[in-house]
Amino acid sequence: MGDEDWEAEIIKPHVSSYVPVFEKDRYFSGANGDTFNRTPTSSSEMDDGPRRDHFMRSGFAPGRSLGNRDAGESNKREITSTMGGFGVGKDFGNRGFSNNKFEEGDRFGFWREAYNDCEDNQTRNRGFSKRGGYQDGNDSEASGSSRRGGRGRGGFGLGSPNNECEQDEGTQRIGGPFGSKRPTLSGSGNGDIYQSRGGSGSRRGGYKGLNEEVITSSGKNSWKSEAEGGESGDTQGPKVTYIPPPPPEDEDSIFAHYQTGINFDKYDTILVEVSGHDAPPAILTFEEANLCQTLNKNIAKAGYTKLTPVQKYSIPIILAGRDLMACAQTGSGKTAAFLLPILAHMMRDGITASRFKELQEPECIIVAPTRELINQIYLEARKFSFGTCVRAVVIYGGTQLGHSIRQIVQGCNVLCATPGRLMDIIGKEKIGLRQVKYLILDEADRMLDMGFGPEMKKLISCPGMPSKEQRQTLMFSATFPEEIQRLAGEFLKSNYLFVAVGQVGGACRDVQQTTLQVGQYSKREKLVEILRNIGDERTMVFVETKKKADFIATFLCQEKISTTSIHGDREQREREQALGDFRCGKCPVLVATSVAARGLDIENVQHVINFDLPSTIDEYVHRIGRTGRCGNTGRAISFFDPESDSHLAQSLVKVLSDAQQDVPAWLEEIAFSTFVPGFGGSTRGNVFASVDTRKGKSTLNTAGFSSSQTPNPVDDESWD
Ligand SMILES: Nc1ncnc2c1ncn2[C@@H]1O[C@H](COP(=O)(O)OP(=O)(O)OP(=O)(O)O)[C@@H](O)[C@H]1O
Repeated sequence: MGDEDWEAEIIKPHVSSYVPVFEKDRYFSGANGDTFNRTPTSSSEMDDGPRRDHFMRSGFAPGRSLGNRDAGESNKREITSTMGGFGVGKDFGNRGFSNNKFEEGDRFGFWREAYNDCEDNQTRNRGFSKRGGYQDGNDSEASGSSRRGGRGRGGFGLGSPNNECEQDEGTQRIGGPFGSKRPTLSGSGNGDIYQSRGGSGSRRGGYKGLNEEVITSSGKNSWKSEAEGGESGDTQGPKVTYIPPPPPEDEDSIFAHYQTGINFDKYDTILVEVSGHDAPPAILTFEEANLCQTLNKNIAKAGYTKLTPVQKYSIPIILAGRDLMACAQTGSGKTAAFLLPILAHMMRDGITASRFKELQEPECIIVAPTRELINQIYLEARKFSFGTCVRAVVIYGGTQLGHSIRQIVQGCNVLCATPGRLMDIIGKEKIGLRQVKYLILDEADRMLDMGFGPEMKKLISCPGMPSKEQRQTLMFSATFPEEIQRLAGEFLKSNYLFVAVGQVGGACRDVQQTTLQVGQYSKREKLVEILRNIGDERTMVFVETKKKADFIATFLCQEKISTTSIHGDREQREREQALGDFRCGKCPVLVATSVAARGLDIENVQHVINFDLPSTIDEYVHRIGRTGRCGNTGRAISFFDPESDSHLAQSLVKVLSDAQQDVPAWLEEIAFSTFVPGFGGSTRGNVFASVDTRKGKSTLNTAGFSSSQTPNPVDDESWD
């Protein structure tokens, strides 16, 4: 299908009920842009013009080529800035990297580039800009490049006039006249409207966003800190007013869980490697952990009867007070592996925080890269600490700062936070760090990469933060590239232990992986075909850019497939709504960017479809890990476009064969033809750090048998 056909197919009359309602003229700002008003329109007011605009702005204007992912090209663009993308003749979906150069400055530079919407998960920049929105065909999703824009300004207007207007207002001031809200979808496939309420510009656009997605050296995304001017509401940017609804308080909801799957017992056959000195032996049962009675009760209520391998090894290590870097496959229980021993310690040692203290000084800080994930970790912490005096609190971006503060002042022992919000709160002196005994980095490789690494470094050097010798630091992930392991040394005591369950960076074997060769222009058709076969089973569809997420979700709704979407340009309330609709099955299809790739534990996700493959293999591993969790089986289907995905061929072949999956001959051929001597399996070096990079001698055991001890590796010391 040519570009023209693509366009022709999109702009067809019956799209009307799925596209946003907006009219440029209904948005206006004051002369200096500091007022923003909008008048909602009704769907009946729609006509072809706006609909066409929507798609134009969404990046599907005529004459574009899709899928150019030329990193080199994008480097150039970084310098020449963000013209790329969505205008006629522009590229869509490029995977260029904006490299390691973070464009800290030039917050105002984007004004000079007005009308260039630059947004791409892949190239997320530092979060400025993404202006508001209305662009006649020049809206460029650009290309992989300079995107200073960070948050999408998105652009297509119109949100409902509710309190979000307030939070958008400030952004509009900075961000441009139109648009205000990120797209909202409520696709139900039965005529519901996939409303792209506009303007990704809103609060996150236009000024530096909260947890802003930024590009990393590896092309991976990460999120920008609110602390650097984000939503804290200090001097820059609008006030964020969203207050998330409190989670249900009844015991049934707190302990709700899904069943382990048929392969849960097979976890015991996975090889486990422990390296470092004097590792305590693994435990085989919860009883051996000798946890307090309340914790044991909570474990039972959560339906846990048997430890997973990462729990068998990590729990005694943490109980022994050791620092730990643990790597285990997706969905294998890493959260409980750190929460249980920490809570046990806190129960044993007593806690100091109380609602009557003026300054809250949590004993434990847990950080994770996304809001939804940190919220999930919080819910787990709340579950396991139920009925104890330990109080867990969660704070994350996209919500009202005052709300976060109110949560904290009521007493805070375990603080679960996204990095940006955490740094904001620390900056405001709302918490003290002197009592921190446990620091946990979940998805630690992400937390230490170019996106979050600087924040994490700031965190450990904050006044009052105990040194690494005085606190216990724990890192967990399913992937741990070697270079990130090396960085981690700065955070961990030199004698930390390293636990690898299975192969570091390997995919979960309970996920049946299929790779299909599908060209860019056949993807939608193939997607619909697959989804129709799948029926109502819960499916996550990963795409590479935020706009594409909107577009594909709109498209699926149009095809009468109930769909919602989650990505970084949606309001937090919309993100949570989308996740809720997906969790409860109202929308069995969730189109997502990488923001949903890590950690999310959603019951019954039976399928993951990589509509676009990610740029790195570890991202792939995390994405497909949204299914096949906790011993359940799942399926992952990936569309491999040789035009754009060849760089991934070798690492994909490795992941597939390591997980004992069929490797298509054509993929092997591509991998062979793109063979790079010294290949390490990822776009950023050897993803398969099959051992602790300290190269300490380690022991291989199947889970459940204690490891022997590790001889003193010569270069251990050099880590510190
Ligand atoms: N011992 C256990 N028995 C039963 N269920 C468990 C056990 N441990 C964890 N689970 C459940 O397994 C699911 C996956 O756990 P969790 O989210 O901690 O995985 P994870 O290893 O952190 O995955 P990811 O790498 O994707 O972040 C959760 O629903 C959790 O409650």
